[in-house]
Formats: sequence, structure tokens, C-alpha cells
Amino acid sequence: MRAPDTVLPLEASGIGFAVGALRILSDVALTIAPGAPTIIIGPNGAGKSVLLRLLHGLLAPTEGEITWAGRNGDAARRQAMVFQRPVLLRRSALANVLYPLRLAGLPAKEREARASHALDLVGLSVLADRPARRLSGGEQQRLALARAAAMRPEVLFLDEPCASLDPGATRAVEEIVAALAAGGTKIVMTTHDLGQARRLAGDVAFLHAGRLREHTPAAAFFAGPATAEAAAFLRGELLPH
Ligand SMILES: Nc1ncnc2c1ncn2[C@@H]1O[C@H](COP(=O)(O)OP(=O)(O)OP(=O)(O)O)[C@@H](O)[C@H]1O
Repeated sequence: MRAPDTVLPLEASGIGFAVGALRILSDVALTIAPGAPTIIIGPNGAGKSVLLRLLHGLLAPTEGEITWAGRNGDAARRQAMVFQRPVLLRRSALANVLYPLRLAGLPAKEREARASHALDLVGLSVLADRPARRLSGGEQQRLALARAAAMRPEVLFLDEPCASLDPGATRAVEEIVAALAAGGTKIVMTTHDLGQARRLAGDVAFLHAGRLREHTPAAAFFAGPATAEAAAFLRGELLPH
């Protein structure tokens, strides 16, 4: 059950990110509300990963501000992120899921119940004792999702979670993402895969050249994007920066 003290909506107001003279994101205003997944799409180099890292708090914006439920500051305990290439400990799959739960100070019984449930959710219960780094790429990504899910985040950021996975492993990850979303976790995810965006998105944020060009409900976006750039992107055309 969702705690009443939600950290959503997450609001980015006029955020920008620059490294020296290099401007990576400009003037992004985006509200992330509870509900079906928010999918961030756009061409290579558009700034999708940087935007996700800013929202997650791994990077600090050089302009503008980010608030969680109208408050400034750290909502770190209520959100988690899974990266394109999961970083796993040299331990068993189960130990990888248990580790952050221990760091969070949860009692042993709770840790074990959550880890077992999370491994079950991603279909890895039978591989619980296998060294995590010996799992296949798809299994490692599912394990990373289990580890994040076990923390019961309200918001889960996923940066291209299927980038190096084959279609079968991709479908498996999508099913987990859909199950988490159905259970009330707010998913915010970047992807290159338009089919995946169509399958999962409640709303779509389209980034191009460091600017947020559209943020609309998915059905409206795919039926007819409002900008010429998004229309060209959907047609598979290369976009100039
Ligand atoms: N710390 C940094 N210093 C300098 N440039 C950076 C830094 N982080 C990102 N960039 C640049 O900012 C731009 C946006 O990067 P980002 O990874 O967000 O793009 P993306 O939309 O996720 O692209 P892709 O689809 O290829 O993963 C790129 O040109 C990248 O090289």
C-alpha cells in the first residue's frame, strides 16, 4: 500500500545542465505524476540519461530546481535507479538483493521476506545461490530490478534497461516493469525502443538537443506528435542537432 506521504509529483522547473561551456540540457520543465510509466525518448545524445540522473539526484542541475511533492531536498529513500549495465557485487544473486536491505537497517526477517519476494517477481528464485556475475546479461538486469524493487521505492528510474538485451530478455524485463507499475511503483524510464515505449508508456517525454520538446499522454503522442522533430523521430529519420 502506498504511504500517504507521497514524494510525487516530482517537478523539474526550468532545469539546465552545463559542463563548462558545454550545454547539455536547457530549460526543462517536467512534472512526473503518479500513474503509468513516464517514458523518456529522443535521439542519441539528446540528454535523456543526464535528465534521468538529474531527476534521481546523481547530478545537480546548474540551473532551475527539482522538487518532490512541492518540497526541496532529498527524497533518496523513496526512489531507486537501475542502470543500463547493472553493477553487481561478487556475491550470490540473493546476497545482492539482501545487501541494500541490510544497509537500510531492515530486520532480518523482513530482509529475507522481501528478497525472496523480489527474486520471485523477476523469476530468479531458482538462481538465488548462483554468483551474480555468472548470470547472463538478461538475468543480471532482472537481478538489478529485483534489488531495486526489494527497496519498495515509490519512484524507480530505469536508464535503458534493455539496451544490451535480446528480444526475449527484453520482454522479460518489460513484464517486470509492467508488474511493478501495476503494483503502484512510478516508473521513469529512458529507451531507444519505440515499440517498448508504446507498450509501456502512460506518458511520453520527447527530448531533442537538450530540450524537452513534448510531454504528452502516450496515445496522443503516438497518434500524432505535436512537433516536426518528434514526427521525424517516429518515422526513424535522423535528426540534426
Ligand atoms: N559529464 C559530462 N561531461 C560532458 N559531456 C557530457 C557529460 N554527460 C553527458 N555528456 C554529453 O551530453 C550529451 C547528452 O548525453 P546523454 O547521455 O544524456 O544522452 P542520451 O540522450 O542518453 O543519449 P543515448 O541515447 O546515446 O544514450 C551527450 O553529447 C554526452 O556526450
